[in-house]
Amino acid sequence: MTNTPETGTDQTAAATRPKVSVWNIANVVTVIRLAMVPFFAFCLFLPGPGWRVTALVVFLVASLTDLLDGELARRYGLVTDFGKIADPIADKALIGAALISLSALDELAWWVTIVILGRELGVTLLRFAVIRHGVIPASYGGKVKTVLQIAAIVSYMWPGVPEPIRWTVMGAAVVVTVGTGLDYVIRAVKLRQVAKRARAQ
Ligand SMILES: O=P(O)(O)OC[C@H](O)CO
Repeated sequence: MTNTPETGTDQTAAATRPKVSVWNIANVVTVIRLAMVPFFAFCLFLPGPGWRVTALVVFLVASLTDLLDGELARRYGLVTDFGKIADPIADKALIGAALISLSALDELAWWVTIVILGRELGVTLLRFAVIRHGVIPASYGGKVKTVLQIAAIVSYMWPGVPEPIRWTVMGAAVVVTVGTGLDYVIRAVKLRQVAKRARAQ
């Protein structure tokens, strides 16, 4: 989860806080999650149930670090702009690697992967496009979306989960992914308007 409760509009408050090192424990956990992504994908492509279980465990551990970095940042005041940007990117890399691998292995329809990754890429580009006006942190809906995506991916990786359950959870993940993507577009437009108004004053 993102390691900030801030909105893009409270930058003034952020500016008055003491400087936090980029290499704090919360950001290190985020970077470790990113480093786990290639290992996870590698395990997923190796044959045999043992490697599948290893991939599942790596995925679950990486997903748990998603909760951990946000909690550490909030609890110990380690919120940084790097964390606000790197945390969603690390999440997207993990989810993206899982979806692409499952589709390449013919276990998940490609259209699901394309729709979800299209939204994730779009939101990342949107964040960079408006970054001069402020950072758009992960919303509550964005966090729910990530949990749904993780649950859906686990249901596809966990042996023996009935197909209707997989489809239902993945369907919910797709709907919330697209819905929250649209919500970020609205947030970006508002952020731009607020910044423009502030400049005009
Ligand atoms: O929906 P996003 O892009 O804000 O991403 C949400 C994060 O992955 C939550 O950890």
